[in-house]
Amino acid sequence: MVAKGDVFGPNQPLILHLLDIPPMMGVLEGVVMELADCALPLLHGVVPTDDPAVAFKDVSAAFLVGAMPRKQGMERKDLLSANVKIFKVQGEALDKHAKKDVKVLVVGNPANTNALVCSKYAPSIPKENFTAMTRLDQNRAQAQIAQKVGVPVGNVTNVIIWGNHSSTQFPDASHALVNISGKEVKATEAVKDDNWMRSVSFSGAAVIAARKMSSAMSAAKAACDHMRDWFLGTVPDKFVSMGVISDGSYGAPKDVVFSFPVATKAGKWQIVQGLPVDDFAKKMLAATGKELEEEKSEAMSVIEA
Ligand SMILES: NC(=O)C1=CN([C@@H]2O[C@H](COP(=O)(O)OP(=O)(O)OC[C@H]3O[C@@H](n4cnc5c(N)ncnc54)[C@H](O)[C@@H]3O)[C@@H](O)[C@H]2O)C=CC1
Ligand SMILES: O=C([O-])CC(=O)C(=O)O
Repeated sequence: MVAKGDVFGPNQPLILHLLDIPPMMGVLEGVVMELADCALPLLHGVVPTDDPAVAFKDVSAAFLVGAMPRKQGMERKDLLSANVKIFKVQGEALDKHAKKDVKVLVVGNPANTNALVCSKYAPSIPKENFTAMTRLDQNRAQAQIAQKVGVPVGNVTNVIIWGNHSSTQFPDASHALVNISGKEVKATEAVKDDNWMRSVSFSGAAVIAARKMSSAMSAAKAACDHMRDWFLGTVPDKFVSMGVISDGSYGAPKDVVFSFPVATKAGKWQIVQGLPVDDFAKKMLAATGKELEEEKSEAMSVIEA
């Protein structure tokens, strides 16, 4: 998707740096062969490597997907002790070798806390440049609302995912809009079922139960959506959800990577301010914020142990 122009546009040539661990180098060679066989005009080079220093050398964008996935019955935070050290190493390598304006998307779970750790170990790169992926949750929510209302998924916008990419996240459709026959209406009016709106679960666990593996295709698409919007900008008056460093907006704890509604322009994101938040939403935001603070202190104790 990246190499065929879905992220940086149809006129932007690129070089892909592909990082994996030493036992996977043979498999990675196969990926390199397939990329060549795809005959992608925008792909001007591929650098397969097991060395983070080579992988992150002068990169402008980093998709951090290399991490252990959870199995059925696990919570994403169960991956913390296995994965958090990867993001320390990758943060240090980004700090030393990447461009100072590199934009980083963390996909590996627990994504929010891994993004925070990565940023902590890359002090020469602005904290705003480290983000975590909640776009898959947003896309899942939009798809389910579109199906319920009976419109194409592109007609549903402004769904918000607040907080952690975990079971405490708060998927909030109260500001969502649905375009029905050219007229934009509130999703709550289009669905006309408040209980359904509040009870829909946008979790990856159902996919893991069916596939015995994490979401892959939809996660890749969401990563591309996230980076495209960050690099190329969001549509005016519309917002998307991204895990970003919290400034305390909407009462969220500061200095955790918290998913907010953001609008992007000229390569910068801004938290959309002033949206009304009711008591139910406040309670949900507090719960997911608390979990992120707990994950942060657990991550630091794993790293410092
Ligand atoms: N934020 C989100 O919405 C989503 C997050 N995920 C997460 O993404 C991560 C990857 O999931 P899958 O691709 O399904 O797993 P996978 O097991 O299929 O692939 C992981 C790859 O990362 C590599 N890897 C492991 N340690 C590494 C290291 N230190 N450096 C570089 N590469 C390394 C592995 O060798 C493997 O090739 C998991 O943590 C999963 O939970 C997956 C889907 C959605
Ligand atoms: O559920 C998982 O472990 C993988 C993931 O993050 C998702 O699909 O949202």
